[in-house]
Amino acid sequence: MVASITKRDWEEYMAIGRVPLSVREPVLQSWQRSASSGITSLKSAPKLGESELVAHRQEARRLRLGARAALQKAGYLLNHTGNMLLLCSNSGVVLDVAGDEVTQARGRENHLHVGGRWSESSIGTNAIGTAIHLRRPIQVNSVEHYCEEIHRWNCAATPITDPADGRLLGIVDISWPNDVEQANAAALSATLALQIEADLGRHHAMEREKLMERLQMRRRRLGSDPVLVLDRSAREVFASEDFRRLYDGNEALNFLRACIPNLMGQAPEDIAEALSGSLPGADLEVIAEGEDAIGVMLSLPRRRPVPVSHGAELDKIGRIGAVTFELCRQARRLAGTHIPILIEGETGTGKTFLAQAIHRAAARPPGSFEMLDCSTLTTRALREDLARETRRSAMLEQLAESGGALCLDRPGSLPPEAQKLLLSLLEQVSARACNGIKLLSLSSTPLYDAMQGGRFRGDLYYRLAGARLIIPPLRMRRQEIIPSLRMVAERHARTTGKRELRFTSGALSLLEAYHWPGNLLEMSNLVAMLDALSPSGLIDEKNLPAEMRRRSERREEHTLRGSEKAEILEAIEFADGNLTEAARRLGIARSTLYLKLDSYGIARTRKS
Ligand SMILES: Nc1ncnc2c1ncn2[C@@H]1O[C@H](COP(=O)(O)OP(=O)(O)OP(=O)(O)O)[C@@H](O)[C@H]1O
Repeated sequence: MVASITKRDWEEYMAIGRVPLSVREPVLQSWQRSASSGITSLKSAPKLGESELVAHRQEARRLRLGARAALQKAGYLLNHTGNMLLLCSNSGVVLDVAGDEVTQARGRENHLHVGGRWSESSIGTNAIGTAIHLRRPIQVNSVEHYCEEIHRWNCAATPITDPADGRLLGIVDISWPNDVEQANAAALSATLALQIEADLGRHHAMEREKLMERLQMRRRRLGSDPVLVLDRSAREVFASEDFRRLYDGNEALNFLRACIPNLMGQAPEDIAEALSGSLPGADLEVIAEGEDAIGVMLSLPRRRPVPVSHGAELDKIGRIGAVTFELCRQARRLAGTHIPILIEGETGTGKTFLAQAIHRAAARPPGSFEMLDCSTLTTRALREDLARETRRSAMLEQLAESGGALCLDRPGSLPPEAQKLLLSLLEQVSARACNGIKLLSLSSTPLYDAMQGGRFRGDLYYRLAGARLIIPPLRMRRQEIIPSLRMVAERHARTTGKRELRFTSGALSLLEAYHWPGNLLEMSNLVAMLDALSPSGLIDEKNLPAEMRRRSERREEHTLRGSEKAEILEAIEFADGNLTEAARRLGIARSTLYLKLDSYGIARTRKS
């Protein structure tokens, strides 16, 4: 008996009737705790169910990864020695076992094996549970175990602490039965714990390097916003001077840092969700390596807008998919000619964007690009333009002389008298200027149909539509939806100087199935809205507007085949049964359209 044990303690334990005479003080204190937790003599430790164990192992995956090499090597060396090696979580659950196989089989009988829970409160005094309680190494020999059934075991356990922040990560334990000689177990378990901690330290240093790499990449793209990068323990990896100045002693930041270490085992999107909005005004990005979060980046975006007229180049636009690639290829060829181009497409398909790209591809350096919204042109104003030197006719002449471009938006909205006057004005200006104007027109309804129906003058039509480019609606080129989204999100990030939105696979599949009546305009609005509302920048299904989440209600229409068939019928309808025209609208070859008609069982008895 050790001096510090009082007579009263002794009497208490004698009352239990099982205290060994040679008991050491830490063991006796552990017995005291075990007795007060009401533990009765158990044959084996409680065992976790399959799914509980999977979750437990998942949560401790960093520890398991850090211990893998040590466990493999020592486990191999301990085979046929009667010793086994256990890696346990910080709540005493056995995560992995290695070493002597016969001993492992005996361990199973007491659940001294994977899934067994060896905390003190589960099975009383034992090296694993008692080391967790004491936060230091301990060896517990046979009768020192609180439960009699465990007396056949000897165990030496050492805590493993996180080299980043000193938190208890788990326990490494050597166990052997009474009939096996073992003198060095305590030293071996301490050495293994040191090796595991060294390996964890190396992983941690690599993670910090990765966080710095991500920061460099972000800075290349977005410049030098005030930024703070924290590792998984919320320790600073990098902080810019301005961030430090702005947030020194900030309570919200301190609270956020306190939350980070406890969240790190979770999925990156769950961490982002949990931390969202915790630092108002800052963008928060959870940095992950594969599925594991390794840190958090906080930045304060400086607004550095790029002029809106600065769109992408034709080559870049063409990268989103085969249909747009072909369209841009034609556009590039036409850009180098004086042929007037009519661009048609539903609202928001990117007609203006394409017209600007054509203009930039046409002239180096490009002259000016003037948009003329025909829906605002009145007959009176056009008459004045024709009759005398108005501001607009001066502008048109200047454009013509300098090789600039005139882009007529919605010419189909002009009343008949105004159409005639516009034609005269265009002819007058071209006749006087040597270079001529690069003429582009945009229409969201088929202008040819309007001409056929007598609503648009034929002479003006042919003056505008030397060549036609038709941008199919997004829903007719579903494979281009996700690349378009990425392009729009990337452009939004660049023009606002903010972080780029990321989407979960669930959100992407809903967006891909959505029918996008407002095309790229709707997509641009969506990206701006999500960016404004999402503190984390990670977009999940539930962040999307209701109409985009309603996929299941219109399943048939939203299967790829279902929607493609509907689009084909719609295009044929639009083209008044003319299959060549329908194929053009769909952005596919006529032969491809025939194949699709056959596959959907649609009769080919249409005009060609
Ligand atoms: N290739 C693209 N990449 C990124 N954003 C694009 C692209 N094309 C268009 N956008 C964006 O989509 C939105 C709609 O484009 P745009 O104004 O060119 O469409 P539109 O067909 O001219 O529309 P409307 O018929 O309503 O005038 C704009 O915000 C534009 O910046």
